[in-house]
Amino acid sequence: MIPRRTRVKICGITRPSDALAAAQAGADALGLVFYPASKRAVSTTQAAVIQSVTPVFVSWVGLFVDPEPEQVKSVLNQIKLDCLQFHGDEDAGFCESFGLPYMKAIRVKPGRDGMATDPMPEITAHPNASAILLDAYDPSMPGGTGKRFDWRVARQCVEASEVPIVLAGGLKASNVGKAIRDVQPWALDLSSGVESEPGLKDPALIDAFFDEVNRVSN
Ligand SMILES: O=C(O)c1ccccc1N[C@@H]1O[C@H](COP(=O)(O)O)[C@@H](O)[C@H]1O
Repeated sequence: MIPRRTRVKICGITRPSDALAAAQAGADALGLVFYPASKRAVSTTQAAVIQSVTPVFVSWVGLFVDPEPEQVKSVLNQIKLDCLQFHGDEDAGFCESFGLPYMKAIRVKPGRDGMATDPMPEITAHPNASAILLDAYDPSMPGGTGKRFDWRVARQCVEASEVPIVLAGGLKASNVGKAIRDVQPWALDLSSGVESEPGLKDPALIDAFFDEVNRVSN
């Protein structure tokens, strides 16, 4: 499925002003990180304040990394989320157990021969996912690292997968045009590429990113 306009999720929102800047620029979805080790982690209290200032028609995605079920349920009891993003080693049964649409992140590992490993077996293990997110593998952190992976692998997954593919990992204004042209993903997800420092978005970088997405998509 080739989108006429590539959707964009901005992840790791920690401040109301950043949510507003992303919504004004045209973000389709905003991500709230509920992974305590991340510099972008928010409490449900912070998340509720951020959501309260954001205009309608922006989807909310809650990001978790190998959470206990109780953590996810507790967040869902306190704030409204449209989609769950699982960025660890969660299996399909776990991801489906909350009754919400979910996006499964798969981190593309470099293989021994220098070629990236094939994510398709992991993708097909999540046939009921609403989307599969492909991100770079970094042994030190499960995501939000600003690192890229081999986009040729992402293109192969877009062609082979029945589930929409979201491209992530090191996206920024200077490379998003090539990402859209080469990979043709359903959507893009990014955090570091629109930040002045981890957790703090920069409205000028957000605008530059969307300018480029709009230029290439139209
Ligand atoms: O943003 C984080 O801090 C984070 C922490 C743990 C797992 C995933 C995280 N973010 C996701 O990582 C990718 C790529 O981010 P980046 O653009 O390379 O910084 C993205 O999908 C974020 O949702």
